[in-house]
Amino acid sequence: MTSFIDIRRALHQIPEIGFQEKKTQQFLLEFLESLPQERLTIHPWETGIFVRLEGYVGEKTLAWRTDIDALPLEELTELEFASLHPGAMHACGHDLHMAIALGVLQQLVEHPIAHHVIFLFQPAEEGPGGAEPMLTNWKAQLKDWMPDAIYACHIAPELPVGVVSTKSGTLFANTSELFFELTGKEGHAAFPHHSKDMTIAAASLLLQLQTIVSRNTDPLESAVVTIGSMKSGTANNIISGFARLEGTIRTFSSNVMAHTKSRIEAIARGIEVAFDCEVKVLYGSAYVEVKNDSSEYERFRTFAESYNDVTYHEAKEAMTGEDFGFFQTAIPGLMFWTGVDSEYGLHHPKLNPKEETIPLMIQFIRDFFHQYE
Ligand SMILES: CC(=O)N[C@@H](CCC[C@H](N)C(=O)O)C(=O)O
Repeated sequence: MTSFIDIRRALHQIPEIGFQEKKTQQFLLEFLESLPQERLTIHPWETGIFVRLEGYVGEKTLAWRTDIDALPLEELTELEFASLHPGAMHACGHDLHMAIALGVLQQLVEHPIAHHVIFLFQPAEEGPGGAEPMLTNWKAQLKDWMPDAIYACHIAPELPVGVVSTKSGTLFANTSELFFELTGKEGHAAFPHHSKDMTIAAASLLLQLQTIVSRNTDPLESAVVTIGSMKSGTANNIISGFARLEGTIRTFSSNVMAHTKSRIEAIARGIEVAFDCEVKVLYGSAYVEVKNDSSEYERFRTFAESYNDVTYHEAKEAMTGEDFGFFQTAIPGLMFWTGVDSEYGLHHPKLNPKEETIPLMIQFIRDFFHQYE
């Protein structure tokens, strides 16, 4: 019998970041090609894959989406199956998501259901975003494969194994990647007055950005401005003439997003004046909210509450981003959390999800699809 825990471990060892998931795609294709092919159609797209599994009636089409990319992060778990790729790690659980998706697919090949099911193996969820172009391709090239509903799950380190959790409406925030490039003038450490020090400018910018949420955002609204990376300079005795900051903005409304961006730009102009430098503000990829369809939510909750091996918890909104939201702009859909009980959270180099959730979710999702009317 296939061990999907072994599959997860094998995938864990070959993490690849967005749109570089070549080995991952190859691994997935080899697994898919090992299954009986009679009712399967496999359609690679970029570094991802669409798979259609024909149902025995085919009145409806359902879809299951998994993300397949990893994060640019050095793994520190010391697990025997730790990442073999320096500087990359499955620190957001996409290795578990893929193992679960493959397990459900194999179960539905072996135990067919009435409906067609499309499985999406989607690249670049962490960035720059694979869902939007994948959806565009789906609509243009595979429009007969458009489903009636789409589902996905995400691991939740803070929940015990066996807990599934979601809510109706907004589950995750809208996002915008945020970059700053500060250009001043290099110089000798001993002559600061002949240079324009971008380390000082970047530090000041970083601190001023913290006032946007605390001082400029309505306390009854929500926003996050996080700078995750700040790089400046090359040596202890050279004043840095260039700094780059990388971050992300999260909100629950387009108005708060627009207001946050306008404050960021105003602060950047102030830094230019204060430090006599150039500050470029650049926005990277942006994701829409994950908004769960109310009927799919009712269907899912009713099923989960009646299912013996899981416990249902009503979720709160989270400031996480997820490009699954793009699929939900075209297809009624639902995303839910599944507990993996890890001491370390998402995006932590020691994230160590409990693997028991893999067989449990394979069985749960298979049974959910089986009873879907
Ligand atoms: C589930 C999860 O952790 N998703 C990521 C999505 C990142 C989107 C984009 N690269 C950004 O940083 O804005 C997250 O960080 O929430």
